[in-house]
Amino acid sequence: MSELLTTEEYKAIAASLELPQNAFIDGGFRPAISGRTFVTTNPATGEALTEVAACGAEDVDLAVQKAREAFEDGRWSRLHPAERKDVLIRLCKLLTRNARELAVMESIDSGKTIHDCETVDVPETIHVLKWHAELIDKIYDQVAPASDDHIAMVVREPVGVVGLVLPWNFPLLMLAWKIGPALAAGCSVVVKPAAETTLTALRVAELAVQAGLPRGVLNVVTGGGAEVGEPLGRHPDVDMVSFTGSTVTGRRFLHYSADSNLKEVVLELGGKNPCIVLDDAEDLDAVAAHVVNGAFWNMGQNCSAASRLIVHKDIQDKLMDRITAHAREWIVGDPLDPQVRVGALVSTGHFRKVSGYLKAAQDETILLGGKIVAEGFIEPTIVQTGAASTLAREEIFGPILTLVPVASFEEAIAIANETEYGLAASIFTAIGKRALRGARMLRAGTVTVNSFGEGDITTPFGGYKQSGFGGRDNSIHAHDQYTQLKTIWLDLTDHTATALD
Ligand SMILES: NC(=O)C1=CN([C@@H]2O[C@H](COP(=O)(O)OP(=O)(O)OC[C@H]3O[C@@H](n4cnc5c(N)ncnc54)[C@H](O)[C@@H]3O)[C@@H](O)[C@H]2O)C=CC1
Ligand code: BAL
Repeated sequence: MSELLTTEEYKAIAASLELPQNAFIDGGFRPAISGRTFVTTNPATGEALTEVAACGAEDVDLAVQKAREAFEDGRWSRLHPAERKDVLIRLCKLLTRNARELAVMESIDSGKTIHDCETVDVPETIHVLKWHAELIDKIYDQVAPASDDHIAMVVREPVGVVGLVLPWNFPLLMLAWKIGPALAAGCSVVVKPAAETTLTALRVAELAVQAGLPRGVLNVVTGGGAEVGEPLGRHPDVDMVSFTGSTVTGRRFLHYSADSNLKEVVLELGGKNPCIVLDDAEDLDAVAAHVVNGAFWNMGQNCSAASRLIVHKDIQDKLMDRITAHAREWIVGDPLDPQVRVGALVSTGHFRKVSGYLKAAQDETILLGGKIVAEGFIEPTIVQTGAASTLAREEIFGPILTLVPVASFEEAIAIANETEYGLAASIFTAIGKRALRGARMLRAGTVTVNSFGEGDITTPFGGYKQSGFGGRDNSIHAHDQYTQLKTIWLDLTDHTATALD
């Protein structure tokens, strides 16, 4: 990625962007069959960006039909894996060529900072797609033990037509997490982006066809959850759905599946992720940097955000001093200003929801921030509260971190696990035995020690308890979501052998 530009330069790019408006079905843009549209706005300014096709069940039917045709005639599903790899690598090159345009489009559509879009979202998107593309011609099938005249093959086949239902917090990156392994495996996909953030998925679909992806393999159907997400979840010809979003909506997909064709469902859901800092933690300044990044990156709109700080009472004050110093660097403001680290919340509705939690925080002890900066913008906030309070239990999905002091390692772990969620957790300690014991005891899909993070493309990502179901994103395990195992048993007994003997 080249140097970041100035705010004025980013604004000029934003003004010159050609924003996609229509759904992308069977290799081209199409308006909704009903002709209906909805307005998509820039959450940082409240200004309308463009009108986007408000699709419905009839558009989902069409997209699934085209995806099915593509899957069955093998134009993608039966290509040699190396040929699929070549197309996906060409897509990565096109994305790289259009990286700046995509970063600006992502920022104005979502309120995310241009800093993050340029340095994380777009480069990570390309990295993820490339990783899955590179993987696909390096996976071998298996041969099971059998007698000399039999071959028992265990092969992986693409699962078929898959629905990919996306959240708004990482529109490009979540698209890549799902289309990367799905397309590499040979599936045809129908993507349903969040209505708040539709633009970059449409642009990626357009670039994918330019890269040589056959028509019908990647479709993007735009619109609301009830209008597009539900028909996709209930569709009898969709073989599998991979969903990232809230636990409430994820639960619905299990009903959709049970009520329709028992399609496979993979859910990556919410989190209320503990970040434990023990009294033996070393380098509190580095710990503070991790805490601030974990809690406030992407305005806290991150399923794996460090949203519950559980800190030993003996070091609470020292840690808070350092956190306060680091938080000063997290400037709140115009997302197109490259110095800004805290942009706008994704929508007015979400801003109101987070503001409600901020109001509740006023009844507790606010240790940092606590204010609304402007409509859509909330300053990084830390509130000391009891472990059982609403603020410490519910997923806020905003820049509000709760702090709960504890007196021991055991108490920290117990409080950390007192949640219906189990997505991510972190623990800061200099004592190796505590680190390993803590990592084992924490009921979460990813535990980081002495850092905040969610691993990388090489490690599986998904949740324990009500944070996940059915599979993992990222790593070679993501490939499992989009493939199914087939046993091919060959009886090659030579029945003429007796005659020859
Ligand atoms: N785990 C995560 O990464 C995310 C968690 N969330 C959490 O969810 C809360 C609510 O945000 P939402 O945007 O409402 O999340 P959501 O889970 O409702 O939305 C995610 C996706 O599901 C679709 N959807 C919504 N209702 C649907 C339905 N009835 N049937 C089928 N699809 C449907 C949406 O259009 C979107 O594409 C947030 O405040 C946050 O706490 C939101 C986004 C991402
Ligand atoms: N942090 C990646 C997954 C998510 O927030 O939805």
